[in-house]
Amino acid sequence: MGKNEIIFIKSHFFINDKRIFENLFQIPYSAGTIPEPSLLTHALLRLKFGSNKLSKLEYLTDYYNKEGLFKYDAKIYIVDPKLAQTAINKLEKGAENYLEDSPLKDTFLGSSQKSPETRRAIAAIFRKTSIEEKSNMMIKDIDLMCEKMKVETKGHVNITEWTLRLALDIVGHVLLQLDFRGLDGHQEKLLECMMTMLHRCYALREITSDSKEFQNANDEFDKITIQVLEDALNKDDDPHEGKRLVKSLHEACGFDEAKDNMKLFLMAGTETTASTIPVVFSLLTQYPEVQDELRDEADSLIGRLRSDPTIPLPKIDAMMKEVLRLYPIAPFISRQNQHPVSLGPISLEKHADILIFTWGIHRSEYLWKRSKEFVPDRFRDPSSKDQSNFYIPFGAGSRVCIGQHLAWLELRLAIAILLNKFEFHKGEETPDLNFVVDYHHAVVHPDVDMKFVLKER
Ligand code: HEM
Repeated sequence: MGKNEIIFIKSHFFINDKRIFENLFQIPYSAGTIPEPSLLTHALLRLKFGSNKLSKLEYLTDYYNKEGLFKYDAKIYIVDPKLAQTAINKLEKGAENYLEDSPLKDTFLGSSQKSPETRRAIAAIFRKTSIEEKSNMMIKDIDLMCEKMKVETKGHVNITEWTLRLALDIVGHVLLQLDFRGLDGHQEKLLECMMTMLHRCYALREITSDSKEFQNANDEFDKITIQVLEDALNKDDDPHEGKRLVKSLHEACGFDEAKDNMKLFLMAGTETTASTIPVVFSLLTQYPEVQDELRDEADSLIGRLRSDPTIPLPKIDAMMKEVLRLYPIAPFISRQNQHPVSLGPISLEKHADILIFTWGIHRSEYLWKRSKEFVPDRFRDPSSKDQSNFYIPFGAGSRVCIGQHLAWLELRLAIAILLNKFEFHKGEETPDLNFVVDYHHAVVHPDVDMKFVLKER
C-alpha cells in the first residue's frame, strides 16, 4: 500500500485515494469467479495477524468456507474437501514456478513428466511391507539414540537435533542401505548443509538462495551426495536386501538426476519426521496426563511392538493422527493445470497456481468439532462426530507421499520407545510451539529447536 493512501489514526481509517475507496467496499465475490480479500480485509488481517501469513490463510479458510476457495498473493487456495479431491486427482503436480530456486527443482518432486518411470522404479522399496520388513533397523537406530541420549544429555535434551540425526540414519539404513552414522556425529556436515538451506534460507529467511552461505551449503551437499552415490554404485547389492534404491534410481534416470533425487530423499526423509517428533513432545509436555496415559500403553505393548511393529497402538496411533491433523507438517499440496480446466463452478486459465490448503482444511471449524484444539483421542472411535472424512496429511491420489509408510512406522516406533524409556517435562529452556513455513517446499517447522527436561526411567 503506497504512502498516504490510507492513514490509520486511533482506530479511524482516513482514505484519500478513490481507487482504494472503491476497492475497500467492493463486493468480493460473484458466482463463478474466485473470491479475493478486499483491501479492507487485507488491512484487518494485517492488524490481527501481523506478518503471520499462515494464520491469515487459516482465517481466510473459514471466511471463504461457502465458496470453498480463494485467491491470495496470486495463488488459488482450495479449502473445500470436494474441490480439493477433484484438484488432487485432475491436476498435475507442481505449479508454474514451483521449486524455482530450490536444489530440488530437478527431482521428481516437482516434475510431472519424468516422474512416472522414476516412481515406478523405486516403488517397491517404499511399499508398506518392504518398509515393515526393515523395522528392526529402525528399532536399532532408535535404541542407539536413547542410549546416547542417556549418556550425553545430562537431563536436558534438544529433541530436534537428536531426531534429525535419527531420521538421517533411518533414511540411510532403510532406503539406501548406507550407514551415515548421524547419531555418531559422522554426518554433521550433511545435516548442517540441509539445515542451512531448509531452515536458515527457506523457512527463517535469514539468508537468500543466492547468498554465498547457501551456495557453499548446496555445493557441499552436492559433493557429499555425489560421493555417496559413487560409493553406493560401486558396492554389490546385499542379496538379502534386494536392489539398492540408488541403483534403481541410476538405472531409471541417470547419474545427475539420481543424485538430485538422493538429495530429495535425504531432505524429505529427514526433516519431515524430524519436525513431527518435537511437535509431539511439545504437546505431550503441555498435557502431562496424556503423556502418562500413552506411556502406560507403550509400557504394556513395547515387547510385542518390538517383534511385530504393525500391532495396533490405539492411543499412540490416534494421538499421532491428531498431531498430523492439527499441525500437518506439509501444509499445502501444489498442483497446476497445463490446459484450461473447470473445477466445480470455476473455470481456470491454464497454468493457474493452485494450492490445496491442507492446514486450513484440517483446522476448519466447519469440518471438525473443536477444530483448533488438540484432542488426542479424536481418532480412536471411527464413528466419532469429532472427525471429518477428509484427512490428507500425506496428500492423496497418484502423487501421494511416497515415504508415508516409512514416516508412519518411524514415528510410532520412536514415540513408543521414547515414552517407554523417558519422561519429558517442560523446563526453563522449553520454547512455545510456533511455526515457520518453508513456502518453497511446502513444509512447516517449529521456529526454534525443541528442548525439554528429560527424566530417565
Ligand atoms: C510426517 C512425515 C511426512 C509428511 C507429513 C509428508 C507429506 C507429504 C505430502 C503432503 C506430499 C505431497 C503429496 C502430493 O503432492 O499429493 C509428500 C510428497 C513426497 N514425500 Fe512426504 N511426507 C512425510 C515424510 C516423508 C518421508 C520420510 C519421505 C522419504 C523419503 C518422503 C518423501 C516424499 C517424496 C519423494 C514426495 C514426492 C512424491 C511425488 O511427487 O510423487 N516424505 N509428502
